[in-house]
Amino acid sequence: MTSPERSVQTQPLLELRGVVAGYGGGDILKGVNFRVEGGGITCIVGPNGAGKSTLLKAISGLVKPREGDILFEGRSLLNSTPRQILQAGIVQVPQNHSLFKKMTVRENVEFGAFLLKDRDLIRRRFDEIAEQFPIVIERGKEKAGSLSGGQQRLVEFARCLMLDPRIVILDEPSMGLDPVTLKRVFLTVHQMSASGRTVLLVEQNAKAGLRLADHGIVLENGLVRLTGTGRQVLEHPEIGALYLGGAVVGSGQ
Ligand SMILES: Nc1ncnc2c1ncn2[C@@H]1O[C@H](COP(=O)(O)OP(=O)(O)OP(=O)(O)O)[C@@H](O)[C@H]1O
Repeated sequence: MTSPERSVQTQPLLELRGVVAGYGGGDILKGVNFRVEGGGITCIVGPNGAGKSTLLKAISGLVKPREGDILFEGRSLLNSTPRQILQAGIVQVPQNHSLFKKMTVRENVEFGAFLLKDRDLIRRRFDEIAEQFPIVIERGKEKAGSLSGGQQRLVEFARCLMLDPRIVILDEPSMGLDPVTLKRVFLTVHQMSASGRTVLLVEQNAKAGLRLADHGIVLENGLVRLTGTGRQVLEHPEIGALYLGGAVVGSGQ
């Protein structure tokens, strides 16, 4: 288990230093520090209202920190617009389903490349992504709104890959999914990570998220309470009692 202050020699892919941010009615993030090393899956858990979604919005440039800094490959993002942050390789899939329901699945995925102009590149990317996400072809001509919640999630993942992101940020990817669909969606998150993407996700389903993750971060009342491997956080007695409905040590589920 590491404290948030512990220094690591390598340059992280993403680093938050003392980030203070909110919406005008007071600070929600009260000095958040953590690092995301390149590769692997990092899962942020914490109670409702802890500031998890606000944290992701700050990384994507949708909420501007009042204090502190957010560094991507050592460079500050504070003066970057959300568009520039996307261009830098940080792409977020929001919490609520975000596909254009009346557009086809294919059109939705192609829309993910909206920052690109090179038609050949867009076509190549689409073909590569369709190999990983067969649904993009199988249901390509259907309206996105006709897909189930889990299928829409997969299409959202496919869409976000059109910009070939360095970091994929997922805000509660399990939301609204039944256990079987959740397994499939999480397997896809694992595959995205195995293919070299760095994944940062927030999960309300803390057990499932931490089991999936290489690294865990507990956010509480706008501050990082602890960090560690996913397993360390999952097995931490206080965290088990507070967020996971009791101790989970030895749980084979
Ligand atoms: N657009 C907004 N304007 C004002 N306050 C907001 C806004 N979005 C969120 N908040 C407030 O910020 C606090 C933290 O919300 P946030 O969504 O970041 O928490 P969370 O940890 O993601 O919680 P949850 O798991 O419930 O989504 C809450 O008190 C919420 O009401």
